[in-house]
Amino acid sequence: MDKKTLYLECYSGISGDMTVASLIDLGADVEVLTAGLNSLNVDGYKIEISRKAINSIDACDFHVILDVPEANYETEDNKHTGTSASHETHNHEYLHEHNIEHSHEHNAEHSHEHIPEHSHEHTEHSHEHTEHSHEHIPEHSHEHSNGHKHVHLHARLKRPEGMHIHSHSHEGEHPHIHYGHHEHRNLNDINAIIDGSAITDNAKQIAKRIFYIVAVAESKAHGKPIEEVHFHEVGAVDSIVDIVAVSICLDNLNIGDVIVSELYEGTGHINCQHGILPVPVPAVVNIVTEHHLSLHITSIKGELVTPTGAAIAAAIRTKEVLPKEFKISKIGLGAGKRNYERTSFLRAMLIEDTTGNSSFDTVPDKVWVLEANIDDCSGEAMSIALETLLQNGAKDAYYTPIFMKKNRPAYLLGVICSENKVAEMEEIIFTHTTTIGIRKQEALRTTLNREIIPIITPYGEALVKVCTYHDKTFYYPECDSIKKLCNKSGKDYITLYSLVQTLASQG
Ligand SMILES: O=C([S-])c1cc(C(=O)S)c[n+]([C@@H]2O[C@H](COP(=O)(O)O)[C@@H](O)[C@H]2O)c1
Ligand code: NI
Repeated sequence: MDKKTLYLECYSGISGDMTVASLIDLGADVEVLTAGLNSLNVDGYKIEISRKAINSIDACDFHVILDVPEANYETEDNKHTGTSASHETHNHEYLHEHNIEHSHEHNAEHSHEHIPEHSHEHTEHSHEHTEHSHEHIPEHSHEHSNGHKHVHLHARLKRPEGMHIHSHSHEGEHPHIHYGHHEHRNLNDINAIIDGSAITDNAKQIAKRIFYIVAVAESKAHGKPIEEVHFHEVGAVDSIVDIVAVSICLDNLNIGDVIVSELYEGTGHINCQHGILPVPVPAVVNIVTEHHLSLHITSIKGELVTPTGAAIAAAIRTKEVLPKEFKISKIGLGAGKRNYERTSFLRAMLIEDTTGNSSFDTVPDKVWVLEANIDDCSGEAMSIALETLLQNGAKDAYYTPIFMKKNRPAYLLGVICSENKVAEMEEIIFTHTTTIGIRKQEALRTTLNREIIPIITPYGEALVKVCTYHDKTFYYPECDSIKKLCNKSGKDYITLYSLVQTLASQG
């Protein structure tokens, strides 16, 4: 089945749940999705898929409801409106439903509730403390500094089975309730959860890539090695569910190329576990910088692009620009969770390139180039490696003879692939050759528009690649189909190649 092309129009930003909802609305199979999520070794949540009217526009809503209520962070600017800062938090509703009293601001005494993985939740649910602040950094050290306004409610975490709740006084003045020990999850733990599930290999690769991008961004923001990044918000249940759900849906929809619009982002500040952060938050800034995503800052106060949303965009994007002309075959709308003056949904479209020969433009494309120098591998193994790379989606794979250290004749293996294939290509290289290191870099490539057309000859049909560059058109007969004609007719390759080329150019 032909791969489909997805266009994500992020004019109201992007978050994990908006993306899942838009893909479900595009037709991703909900049974496949729930079976995949159920196969994860993660519990403490349920999902709700419903319709929601956003400014009276009908959209799909994907909601992860945690057994343990998660934190509610607010934008500094929105805190009096009671709207949630994250696209993915819903705690006001939750807290109201459960009659948990909360206020948006208080300056004096407050109580804390600690839930697993170092989560802190205030039983009075205050969102601002002017007496003192706590900040939890990845190693779970507690920093208390007077004078800052910080809120440190890390949540989105499941309460492990058998976990007990106990209270203690913190610094003698703040009663805390801890839900047992602090559970850490780093990237390896997350990858193990994903690998242990029954989702397809392709969905696993996508999910792991999204988490990797978040981890790199967090590692940079906090100045810690990647293995020391312990996921709090982003590693907890609803983020695992959102990221894995996006991956299952993309795989189920058979998406190949993905084009992502510029990411519309708000402005101002938000409160999160790190305290008050500017929008875009550091993790988002790191992701858009590293992956060359375009930002479009709007005057909306609040966070439109979450780290998870930016990481999804970065992980799945394969093309920089839309085709010059295209048809939309299907539209999916994923509801945002906040009410802004601008309609808040993510619009996903399945598109078909109709540019054909009418466009003379070249198409800028982003690819990754992977390289490994190999001096100790058998020719048989290297041949299988090359074949496997090409069969699994490499745009090209090749060997170049080289002389390595100690004058060893060797081969440079080169692989060109799209960004979402890098991890898979690396796995094939590491498992099919003896190499122990791979270099990789992103590259821009310029490609000509091309299409394949059939040409009828007296000896049978041949396929021809037609490429256009400005006012020039080039006709390149496909080698394999000329070979077939040669075998059938007994004529030589050169004669038949030029015959087919002439017939194609004559229209
Ligand atoms: O969890 C962490 S460490 C975290 C880091 C940052 C940085 O920019 S660093 C920001 N946040 C905020 O938490 C919420 C949830 O984000 P999701 O991507 O998990 O939806 C959001 O407001 C982030 O800006 C968390
Ligand atoms: Ni962070």
